[in-house]
Amino acid sequence: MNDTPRQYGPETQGATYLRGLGGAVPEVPTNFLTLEAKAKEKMSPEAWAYTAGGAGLESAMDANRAAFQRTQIIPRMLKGAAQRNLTTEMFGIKAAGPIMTCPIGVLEMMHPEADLAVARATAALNVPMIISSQASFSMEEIAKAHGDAPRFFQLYWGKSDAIAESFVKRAEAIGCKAIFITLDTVILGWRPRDLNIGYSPFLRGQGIAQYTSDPAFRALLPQTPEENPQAAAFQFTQTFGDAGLDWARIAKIRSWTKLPVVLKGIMRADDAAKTVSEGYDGILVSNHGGRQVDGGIGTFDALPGVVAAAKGKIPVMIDSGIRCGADIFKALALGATAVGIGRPYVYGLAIAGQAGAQAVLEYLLAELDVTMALNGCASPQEIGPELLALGKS
Ligand SMILES: Cc1cc2nc3c(=O)[nH]c(=O)nc-3n(C[C@H](O)[C@H](O)[C@H](O)COP(=O)(O)O)c2cc1C
Ligand SMILES: CC(C)CC(=O)C(=O)O
Repeated sequence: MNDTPRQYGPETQGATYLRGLGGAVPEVPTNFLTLEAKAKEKMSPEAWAYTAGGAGLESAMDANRAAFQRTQIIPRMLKGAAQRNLTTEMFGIKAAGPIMTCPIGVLEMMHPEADLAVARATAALNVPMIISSQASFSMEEIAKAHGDAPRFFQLYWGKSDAIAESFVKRAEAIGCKAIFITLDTVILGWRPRDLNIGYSPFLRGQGIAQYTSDPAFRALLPQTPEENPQAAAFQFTQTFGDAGLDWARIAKIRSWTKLPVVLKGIMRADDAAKTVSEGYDGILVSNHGGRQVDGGIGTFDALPGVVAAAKGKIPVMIDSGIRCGADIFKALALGATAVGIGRPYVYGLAIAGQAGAQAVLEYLLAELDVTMALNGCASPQEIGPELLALGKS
């Protein structure tokens, strides 16, 4: 790992302008809206519906953006931050900056190299990757592509504790440094874009590689997934999700692993306080990119209440709706220690595979670095609430 912090901002800008002198423009657009439009052209209608869609009227997706847009940065002059250091510690690892890739299922719909491309992109930048329970490759294959770069594992806790336990133990064995349990998807949200085309990737056997490679899952099947893929896909639909999941049940994870455990999907102060009192190691404030509870609050609006309830005892992270360096800056200013990047890197992947995902992550680090320079912040710790004009929801 390289300990010398890279100045992504000026380096990335300079290299892009220099290539422009030679007539080349970036294949991967440097702002979200252009990126999204280009990705849509590259993606199948099914991949587009699945990725871009949200729950119901998509009002929680809108709320995610509105929350960031309502709050503005009040730029600070002459503080002096000639050298910025974005390095961020998370669960014992030192990351290039305060970002990580969110777990995203079924990446094979966007690019054939799917999670392997994301593994290579994140490893190249030293950005932590959260491997999804719904990945297109097994976690062992992903780890091979990822090398010794920092990674975490996202757990979907379905009907079978045996499968959850097996996933956690496999994740520990491949060197994941924390487990993120996703709580907001105990069943699938109401997703009209997918429903209207009758498309579920999982029924077609996509995005279930963690299961088909798992001994506890395979033990439930009449034939191996290689012999009978349809039976495996059907079994997955029977196993996935459990709307009865509760605090008592997830506490079992402590007997399976010593790894830090983070709860993904905490949005309320009372749930945050319970996360602390139950002894968990972190919170990821998330509404699943607005894909689960239509009408839900934006994550950036939920963040202050969660941060206050956590009382500095455990780190609070945030995802959902983060689209640019300024969004990352605002989240850090309100007390987040890091942010998760979701759809933006998926769109980069759809456009240009590993290089595309990598470009998007590098742009986000670069834009954050530029925003820090323009506000006199030499490190993420120097980004405080005094730099924000808080909007009223
Ligand atoms: C296509 C897609 C698939 C996702 N799959 C998973 C998943 O497998 N596990 C999970 O915990 N979250 C999943 N999420 C939610 C993300 O981890 C993250 O919370 C969300 O994408 C953040 O919002 P953003 O896309 O607006 O940045 C998925 C999101 C999308 C868009
Ligand atoms: C519902 C899961 C199986 C995948 C997921 O997290 C998602 O599509 O948002």
